Amino acid sequence: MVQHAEATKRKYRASSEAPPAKRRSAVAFLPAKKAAAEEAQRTFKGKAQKTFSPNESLVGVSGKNREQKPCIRTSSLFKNNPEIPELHRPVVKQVQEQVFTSDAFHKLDLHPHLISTINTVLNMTSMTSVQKQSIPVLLEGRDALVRSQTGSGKTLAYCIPVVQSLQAMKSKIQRSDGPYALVLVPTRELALQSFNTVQKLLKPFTWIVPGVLMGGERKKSEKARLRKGINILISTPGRLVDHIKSTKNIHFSRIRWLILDEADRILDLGFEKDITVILNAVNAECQQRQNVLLSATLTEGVTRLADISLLDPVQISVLDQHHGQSDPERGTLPEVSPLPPDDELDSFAIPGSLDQHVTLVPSKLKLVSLAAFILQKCKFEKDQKMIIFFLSCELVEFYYHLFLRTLPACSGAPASRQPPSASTRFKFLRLHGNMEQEERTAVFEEFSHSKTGILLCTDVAARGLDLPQVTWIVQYNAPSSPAEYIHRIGRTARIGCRGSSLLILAPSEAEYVNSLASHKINVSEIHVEDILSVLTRDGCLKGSRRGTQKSRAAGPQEIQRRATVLQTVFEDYVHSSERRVSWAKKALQSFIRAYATYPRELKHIFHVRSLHLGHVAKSFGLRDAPQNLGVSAVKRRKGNLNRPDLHKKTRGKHRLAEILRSEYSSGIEASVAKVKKQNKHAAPGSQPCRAIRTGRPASAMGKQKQRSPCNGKTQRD
Ligand SMILES: Nc1ncnc2c1ncn2[C@@H]1O[C@H](COP(=O)(O)OP(=O)(O)OP(=O)(O)O)[C@@H](O)[C@H]1O
Repeated sequence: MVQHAEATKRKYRASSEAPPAKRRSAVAFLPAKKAAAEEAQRTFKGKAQKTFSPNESLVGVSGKNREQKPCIRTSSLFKNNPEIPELHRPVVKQVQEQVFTSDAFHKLDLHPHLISTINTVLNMTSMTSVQKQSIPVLLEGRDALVRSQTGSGKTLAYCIPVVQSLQAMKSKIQRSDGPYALVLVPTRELALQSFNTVQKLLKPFTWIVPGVLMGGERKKSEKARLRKGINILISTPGRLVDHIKSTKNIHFSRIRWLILDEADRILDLGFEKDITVILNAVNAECQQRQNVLLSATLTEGVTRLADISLLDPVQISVLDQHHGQSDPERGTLPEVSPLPPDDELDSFAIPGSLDQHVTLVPSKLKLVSLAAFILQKCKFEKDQKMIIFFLSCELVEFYYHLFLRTLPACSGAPASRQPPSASTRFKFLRLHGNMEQEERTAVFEEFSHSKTGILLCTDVAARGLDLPQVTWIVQYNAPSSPAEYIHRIGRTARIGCRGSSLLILAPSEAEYVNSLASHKINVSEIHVEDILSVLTRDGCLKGSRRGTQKSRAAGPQEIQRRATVLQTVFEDYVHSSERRVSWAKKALQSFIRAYATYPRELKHIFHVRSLHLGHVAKSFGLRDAPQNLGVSAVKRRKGNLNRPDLHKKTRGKHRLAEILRSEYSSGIEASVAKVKKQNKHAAPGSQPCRAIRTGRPASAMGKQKQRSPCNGKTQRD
């Protein structure tokens, strides 16, 4: 039974009108000695604004940059913050899966060359649980719904049977035959990743040609490749639909396999219509094929999609014995089982080697806390590789540039002349849907192959991406669903490795921990002051203020002082030109827009009304809340939220559809009309896709709950 955290009973929600009385604020919470308290009084409480000289704020941060500038007023970070509720986190038993089995691939009835490729090219010997269960079932010719945790080896679970079956075909496959297997994945990076895996497996079977279609690439060259022939075709749904409509060279008469990888994401992104078009096109030319649906999370949408696209499927779910599911040590094949009961749908398996943390941080302290965390991991610890998730592309761009220009300098050298050690420690990268495909691919490759680095990204990187050796996942903004949470943290602790995650919540968002607990997700708390305390280790942030060694001890006042120095670095940077101020304001606006689009079931936790604009502005390095922004963006949004009917029709929906398409889909068309139409077609009562398997033409999925980008996902621009 999940206990409800005391956080739910908090009496105060931060509001711009009335800052709360603190019960446990970042200041009050720190155990200060009397003398230190006096200093704190001087430092932070005497006045809301603390004046720093440029030398003080930048000493050690940019040794060369000591020219005189006007004094900078940095308002107190530690005053008037909302209380941080005590987090009596509910302890729940997480669903666990055993990743590896002791069974070797050579136990399977596979072509010897395929086995030796797995062993020597992929360097793998033992199967994972999901592979052990899936491969024999798929080799038997059955349809399957495969669910297992993130990073458990699902890609090979379908790639190996596909390659095995195609190389064994009696009449040898010709390139000009066209596709025998169609693999649909939600994102371009995932398409590339799956393509790479298939390509490796095909090394001994050179007559079988794999190919990838994804948005952002020249359609003309894709058409040329299609004309030459692709036998294993990997694509994002949007791009494939585009080719189906406009390319004559695409035929599906020989399709033997249809794979839907990351099926929940495909649905979440509103690709129902595209999937329908694809299934209709395939079905029109071939009836006999195997269908496989894979997902790390079994959401309602996935089971519905399975229900309508799989024929008499085997359900493979790698839960441990505690949950009474299949036993990976069992030699027999899993029984055909009905789709899982509802309560199981709500729980997600999480790698046992993943330590999950949460921290409650007042908005004013959010920027310095994230920066302190990055400093701690990348400056004081070795070989750290971190992914930080944000709500929108603008946020990624903003924080990427802000950190890039400021944090490396904290290593004691100007950003432009970083010593190699600093540039390696603070290797910032970013990934989001507004980037050119070429750059996205380059970043993906670079981060994949790097031992260290900090990748700032949107949820475009949340699903399916296999980025080895990631040690930390930081969620600067909470995800819009538990499934998204699982996928984000699933970028670490893959395939049995250890990993950690940190979710940063505002005090008003503390109840989100309960929401996670109700899905059997356990997080332990790290206090914000523990995160900030690393700043006292950083000589570069000590400032030039005179003081005895004692008063410089790592006490709470010193932590606060250094946090303020760091905040000043950010504010200096942002306020160094009008252009940067307006850039920060735009990022703030993007945050508010995105924040307003959390799904309805989370609105009681994430509501724009809970945001203190002035405090949030601080986390963008802005010294004051932008006036016009407060009125236009927030009030308008509030109005919409009060009028769900209006909300449905806002331009945001259209913009959102465009954005999501640009992030995840073909990259050819960002058609708003298309999404509109899609929603219309997918109305309840329309023809279910089961018809597809029986040869009738399919319209959009009948019972499919509308998870169009606007109501299922949020405005993540
Ligand atoms: N049998 C194996 N032995 C060792 N490593 C493996 C094995 N199978 C897969 N891997 C590796 O594990 C990593 C994760 O695999 P994969 O990306 O297929 O996981 P996944 O279950 O699809 O994850 P997600 O749900 O996040 O997409 C990859 O780097 C892959 O090469």
